[in-house]
Amino acid sequence: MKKILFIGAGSMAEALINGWVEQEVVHGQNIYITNRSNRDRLIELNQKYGVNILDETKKIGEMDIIILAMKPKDAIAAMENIRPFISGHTAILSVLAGIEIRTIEEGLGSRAIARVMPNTSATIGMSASGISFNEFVDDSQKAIYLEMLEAIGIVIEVEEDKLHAVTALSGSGPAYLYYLLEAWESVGTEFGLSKEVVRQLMVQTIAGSAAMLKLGKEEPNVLRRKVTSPGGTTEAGIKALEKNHFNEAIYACIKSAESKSRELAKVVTHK
Ligand SMILES: NC(=O)C1=CN([C@@H]2O[C@H](COP(=O)(O)OP(=O)(O)OC[C@H]3O[C@@H](n4cnc5c(N)ncnc54)[C@H](OP(=O)(O)O)[C@@H]3O)[C@@H](O)[C@H]2O)C=CC1
Ligand SMILES: O=C(O)[C@@H]1CCC=N1
Repeated sequence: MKKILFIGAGSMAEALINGWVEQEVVHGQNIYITNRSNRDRLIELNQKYGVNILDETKKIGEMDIIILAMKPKDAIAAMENIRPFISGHTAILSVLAGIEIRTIEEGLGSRAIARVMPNTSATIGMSASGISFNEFVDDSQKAIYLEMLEAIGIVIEVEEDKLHAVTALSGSGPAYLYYLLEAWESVGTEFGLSKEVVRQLMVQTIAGSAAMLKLGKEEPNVLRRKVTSPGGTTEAGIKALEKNHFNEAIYACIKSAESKSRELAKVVTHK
């Protein structure tokens, strides 16, 4: 069984660990974790998932896959710390938003590097992930990554440059939906419904709509029209969305996130 080391033990690392351990793709005993300073966090994950806390840097050389899971701003320092200990056979999987493969090649040397953009729904096996590889990742290694990521959701290979868009859409996507739910709960309670009732109604509405779309039988605009009775409530609601620049707001949201991802790529200067 391959040994996997997470450099960074935050939200995304936990989502992946939880997904892989739950789906029995990787056993906790084959996962190692480390972070910058928060020892309590490492102990928490060790107790929850049976993962190992990396106690000696020399063990880095025994790892088959190292997953870069720190914030993008911490990537250079983290790579400098681990570089002396990595062995030639170790493959790198980065979940860092923005940071390009060539930056990781500069930080860790020319070796097999995959860049993936998952989302936190990996926790329950429902991630939507985009992935790109450098030329050192061979077919058998690709197959391993795809199998690992398919176990926790769907994964789609894209050109590396398109990972900025994937990040803006599905990487950040869960947050947009949670934000939408917060707004629905706020307005729903103004009408005297309890927050719990609004949540039950709207979570089911999201799940039902997603399931209809997943069938792939009808386009979103066709499904939308079926809900929209002429002169009815939906029409009134959609008109209000249009009046309040719904499309502009969505475009601005995704474009800002995409630009931010490109900006994160630039925080690191290339040699
Ligand atoms: N959260 C999300 O939904 C998603 C996040 N990502 C990407 O995942 C990465 C991690 O995000 P997230 O989990 O939210 O971040 P968190 O802030 O939750 O976790 C960051 C972790 O990195 C550790 N860390 C910082 N510097 C170093 C270092 N030099 N060496 C080792 N560990 C270090 C921190 O340790 P300590 O606490 O000790 O400082 C902490 O454990 C980001 O690059 C983000 O772009 C990708 C997809 C989705
Ligand atoms: O907000 C972020 O930067 C990360 C990347 C995608 C989701 N969270």
